Amino acid sequence: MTLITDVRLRRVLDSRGNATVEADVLTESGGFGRGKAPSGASTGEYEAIELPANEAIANAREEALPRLIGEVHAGNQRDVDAALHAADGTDDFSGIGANSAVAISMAAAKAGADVLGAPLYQHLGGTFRGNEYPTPLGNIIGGGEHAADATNIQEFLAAPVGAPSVEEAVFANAAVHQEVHDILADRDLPAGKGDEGAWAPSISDDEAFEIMDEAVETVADDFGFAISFGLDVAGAELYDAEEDGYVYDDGVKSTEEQIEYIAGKVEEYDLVYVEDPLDENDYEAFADLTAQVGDQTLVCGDDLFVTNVERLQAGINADAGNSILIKPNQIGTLTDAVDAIELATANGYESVVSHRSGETEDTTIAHLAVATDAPFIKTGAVGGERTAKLNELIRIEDNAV
Ligand SMILES: O=C(O)[C@@H](CO)OP(=O)(O)O
Ligand SMILES: [Mg+2]
Repeated sequence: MTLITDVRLRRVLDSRGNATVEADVLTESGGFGRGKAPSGASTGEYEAIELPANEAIANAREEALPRLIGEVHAGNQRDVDAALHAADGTDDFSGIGANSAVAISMAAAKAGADVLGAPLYQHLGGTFRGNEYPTPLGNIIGGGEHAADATNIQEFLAAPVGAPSVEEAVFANAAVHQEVHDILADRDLPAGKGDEGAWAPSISDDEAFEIMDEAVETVADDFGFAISFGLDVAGAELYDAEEDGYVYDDGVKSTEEQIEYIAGKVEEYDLVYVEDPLDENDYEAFADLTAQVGDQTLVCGDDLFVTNVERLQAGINADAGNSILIKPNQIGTLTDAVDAIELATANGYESVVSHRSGETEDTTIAHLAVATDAPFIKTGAVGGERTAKLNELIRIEDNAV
């Protein structure tokens, strides 16, 4: 039986050393699940609200636990998540905190899977989910909100699209990360790492494009399969309303110039993925860029859609983008995240499941990506909180979870 008998909440560390929420869910027949909330730095304006961990825990204890314990079955994810919404009473989780909500939602899913004796991806995706695995997008060079004095574009992402397996893809991304280290060393460019483990050298975006291009080609030759790359521009962080443009170290680009710039880079480097190339409020500009390059690359909305079905529907209506980034903590529950994926799929949009810059060793997103047949998962290339997901993907592929 999956009736929830206890929910325990505590403060634990995330990868930036900040406090986050960990939830344990226990069930009548001894089922157990544990979930931890991640946390963003380049957060979208329309994301669900994360509260300070202590506050989120106190509010969830008071409001959510009485609606879950002895009331709801962990195996029924929609009931769990409806109870979280009812306990919260707002439309942005500012009552109990999206961090408490997502930790409990993920813990309940794992407890439900535990009772069934099934891997989480199977519980979430069912036995007819197919046999595809996502290609990991590995953050190799980065700046933006994730590192000071580095590139303006936030993430340069390796995409081993030709890899014959998840395992090969994961090792290819790690090799690209190492190759970029060597290129930087050859060029005498010292580099620390940003929040997600990407190299954060003080170089121009143009130089980062060149280095990525060289690195993926070298590693593709070594591994014997195609490796492309992509970007998370995090355009909302570059856009300045007062300047009415995108502020780069070497000047400001108008919206038209930004579209032209990104479309040019897609052509020049055969980019397979471009996330948030434009501001989070500019559906029209997204639509313009998608009309130009949407048949060659994924134009993905992260801050634009914030995993929210209403914002996604507005994007679908406007032909803005052709894919959505899925971050469960952006919207607060797994049910809401899966609803966004289902709406995307029904309208020909791809879904890319993603980590946050502040992460934990939680592996739920690896299972969610497999369960929902996502073509890509964005979860870094190196670093313990990133490899937790990557190694879990390898285990899933090996039927070892
Ligand atoms: O912008 C993003 O896509 C993410 C993850 O890479 O960053 P953050 O978690 O800081 O929003
Ligand atoms: Mg993003």
